[in-house]
Amino acid sequence: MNIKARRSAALVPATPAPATEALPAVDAAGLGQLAVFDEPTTDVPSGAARLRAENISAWFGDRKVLDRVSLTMEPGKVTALIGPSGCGKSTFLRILNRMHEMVPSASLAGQVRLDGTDIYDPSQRVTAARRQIGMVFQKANPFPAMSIYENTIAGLKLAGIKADRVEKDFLVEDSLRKASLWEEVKDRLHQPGGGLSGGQQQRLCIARSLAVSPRVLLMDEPCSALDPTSTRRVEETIHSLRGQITIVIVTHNMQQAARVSDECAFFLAAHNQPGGIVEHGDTEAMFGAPRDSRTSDYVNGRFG
Ligand SMILES: Nc1ncnc2c1ncn2[C@@H]1O[C@H](COP(=O)(O)OP(=O)(O)OP(=O)(O)O)[C@@H](O)[C@H]1O
Repeated sequence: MNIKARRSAALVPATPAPATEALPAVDAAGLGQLAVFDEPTTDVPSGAARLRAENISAWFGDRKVLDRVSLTMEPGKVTALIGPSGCGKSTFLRILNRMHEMVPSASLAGQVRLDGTDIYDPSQRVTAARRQIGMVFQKANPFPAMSIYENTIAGLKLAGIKADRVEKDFLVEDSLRKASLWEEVKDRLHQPGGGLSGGQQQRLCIARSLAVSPRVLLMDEPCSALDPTSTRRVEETIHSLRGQITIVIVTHNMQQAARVSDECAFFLAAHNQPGGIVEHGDTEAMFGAPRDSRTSDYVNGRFG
């Protein structure tokens, strides 16, 4: 067992959101990695990274919700986290980019290695970790009054990335193309982001995350509020990002997990017990020939 001393929010303080004129005040959790940059993060590496969680345990107050979870998320692959409600998937996801520590009662033990470097090491800046490990949430959260163009590059300033007009134009188009939104919005880039449909807003949030060139993209049930057509578009976006970026997605939709992921990790928590991973492997094997009967029952809809 290799559990580190529990690290609490007090020990690893979340950096407050900077006040800027260009960006309206938002809660940090709502904006994910964007709201917590307070210093330039231009010296970080790029390209899909291997993310390795080692012996992760997590608590809210005295309540342990994850017990020694280890998982490797391979570079450029899509890993789906599946399992019934309350087994700790979102908590695990938020630990992967140091958002768990933003909850005052939260603490954790273990290590998260981004290409070998523990993002929780005291020498590592939380800002650099969140720049490299982006997050998209269940509910799309663009700045409603800000234009599509400005929404897309909202993270640049917060990340301390300087860009002139030509570079910004390129980045806006590139990010919106990667998020499969360009064709739908190219003629109205200066209209408010809040005027887009729910599915388009979610893809705008994906574009906003991509604009700061993260190496890993975490997605917490990104389609749960979307209709089937919008869901398909987001899934197509995930497909097109495969190979360029490491993706970790929490989903309750087994068909979606089967469609989009290369690998799956099945989380489970017994009654009043912390959650853990029952089985992890290739998605085809997890759905076609799971090793554990609990995995088989879950993926075949017999519980959860
Ligand atoms: N901010 C919080 N404060 C206290 N307890 C929390 C907090 N967030 C989550 N929990 C608890 O931690 C446990 C794991 O929750 P988590 O949201 O990670 O599970 P999940 O598998 O993602 O669930 P779901 O699929 O319903 O989103 C649950 O028992 C939950 O009640």
